Amino acid sequence: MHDISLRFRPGRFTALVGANGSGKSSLMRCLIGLAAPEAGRVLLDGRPLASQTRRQIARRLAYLPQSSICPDHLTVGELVELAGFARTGLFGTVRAADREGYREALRTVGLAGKAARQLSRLSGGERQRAFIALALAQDTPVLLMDEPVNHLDLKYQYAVLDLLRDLVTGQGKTLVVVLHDLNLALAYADDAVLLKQGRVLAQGPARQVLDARAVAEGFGIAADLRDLGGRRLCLPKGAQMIGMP
Ligand SMILES: Nc1ncnc2c1ncn2[C@@H]1O[C@H](COP(=O)(O)OP(=O)(O)OP(=O)(O)O)[C@@H](O)[C@H]1O
Repeated sequence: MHDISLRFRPGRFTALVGANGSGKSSLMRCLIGLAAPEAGRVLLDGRPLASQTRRQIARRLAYLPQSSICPDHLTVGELVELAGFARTGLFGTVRAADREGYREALRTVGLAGKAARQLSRLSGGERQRAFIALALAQDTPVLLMDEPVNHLDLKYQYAVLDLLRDLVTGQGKTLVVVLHDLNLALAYADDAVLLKQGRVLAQGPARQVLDARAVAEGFGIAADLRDLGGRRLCLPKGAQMIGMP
């Protein structure tokens, strides 16, 4: 990653977009402190991330990785209860309000009826929704999500993004989401950051960043950008790939 200077603000939904291997997940990992930048620094609430403990970070920031691993025998309910770990520690007492928060997170992702189900017995999309519930249940002011709608059917893609949009607009959360679908980025994000080969190609309001030139430069594909019913749509011209290696 090179020459990256970004600020993510409360009450803004930022889409991180770019081709495979452009550095989206690497940037996410720097933002959460799982990888250290070779130069420069990451600030959380104005303080260097590197000077904060894992627990301090976890109280402020929830992270949904691109792929999540955990013991298969864990149930959905047990997974979501891990959300309290940053506050209670390993043997802390779970408050009634926390339990209600966990149930609410499960209801939100449509898994309230599957709290007792082992993760190994979920479909790919259900499993993804369980991990989304874990991130939501942490109730942090900052949410970083790497491809949250991956594996989700159409209804849940929109349900999850509607919910994230509400959390940003209604509660002023800071949201950074990796999205591959530019139409979802255009529909939901305030801002977009377009990465290419570890650098920021463009950043700013999503509709300004995601124009035909950016799509061509960022993804090597020609696309039409059209306005329809108040929405901006990106229509790739599949047969006219440009600049493909
Ligand atoms: N642990 C690692 N060690 C070395 N190189 C890595 C590591 N993880 C990723 N990379 C490399 O860094 C570059 C960016 O990878 P990254 O996973 O951040 O891309 P991405 O934009 O998230 O891609 P995708 O859309 O495929 O998920 C790639 O060239 C990748 O091969």
